[in-house]
Amino acid sequence: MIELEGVTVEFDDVTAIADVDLRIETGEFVTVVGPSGCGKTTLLRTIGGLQEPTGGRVHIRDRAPERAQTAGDVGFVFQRHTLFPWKSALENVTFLRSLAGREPNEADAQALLRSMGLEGFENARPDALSGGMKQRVAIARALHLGADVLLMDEPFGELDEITRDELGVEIRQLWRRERKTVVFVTHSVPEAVFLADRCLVMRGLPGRIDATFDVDLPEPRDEAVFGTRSFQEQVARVRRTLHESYD
Ligand SMILES: Nc1ncnc2c1ncn2[C@@H]1O[C@H](COP(=O)(O)OP(=O)(O)OP(=O)(O)O)[C@@H](O)[C@H]1O
Repeated sequence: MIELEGVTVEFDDVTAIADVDLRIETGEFVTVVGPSGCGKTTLLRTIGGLQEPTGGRVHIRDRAPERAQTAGDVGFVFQRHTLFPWKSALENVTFLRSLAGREPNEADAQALLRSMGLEGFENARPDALSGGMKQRVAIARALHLGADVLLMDEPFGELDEITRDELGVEIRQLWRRERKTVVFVTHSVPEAVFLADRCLVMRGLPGRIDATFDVDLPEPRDEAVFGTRSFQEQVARVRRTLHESYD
């Protein structure tokens, strides 16, 4: 379980997030939407121990996030893939696990790459992969790390819409298999609704959680969901709240 109590992050002249209380259950998929600059990335980095709060407390399963992170229990996937350019896809997947002091398992890494649709690309360097493929490698890497918590910051932000939809379907299926705790930041309201058990709408500045939506969609979620009335209504509801935040 992830718990934030009264978390505030102040930079020199900006309060990026203020007094945020949040509880995320183990195995829950939470998405975060909000206007640009409202503190989404800061919230995610604070949960992951990359940013120290100036007030309040964060716990991941009763531990400080820095400790969870250095133990390899938190995996990050960023908008830019951050793969090592000189390493193959497979080496990129195994390397991070060895950095965390865990024994990499090549067969497991290969199986993950296969499950992400990358069979035959194990030896390819990132330069030879498309944007979507690189993000698939980055996701496989976070999973191979063995992290229970996945923090994803606009991971599909630079991808075309079709790849984005495909990866959304894959991520949700993967989550159903693995039941990781996922916090996923996005600018896309349909993506936020499609992926989530719970969608948080932030408003800034200072950033705070303005509204929470429990998403109700049939499983397994696939492309057919996009055309359903229920999906569209839930997207419209979140959009309305977002627009109200601007007023
Ligand atoms: N390291 C930093 N130093 C100073 N100010 C920062 C730093 N990181 C973030 N900020 C400021 O904190 C505020 C929130 O930024 P943050 O990146 O968390 O927002 P965001 O919602 O993720 O934005 P976007 O959607 O554009 O990525 C912004 O005003 C930003 O300029």
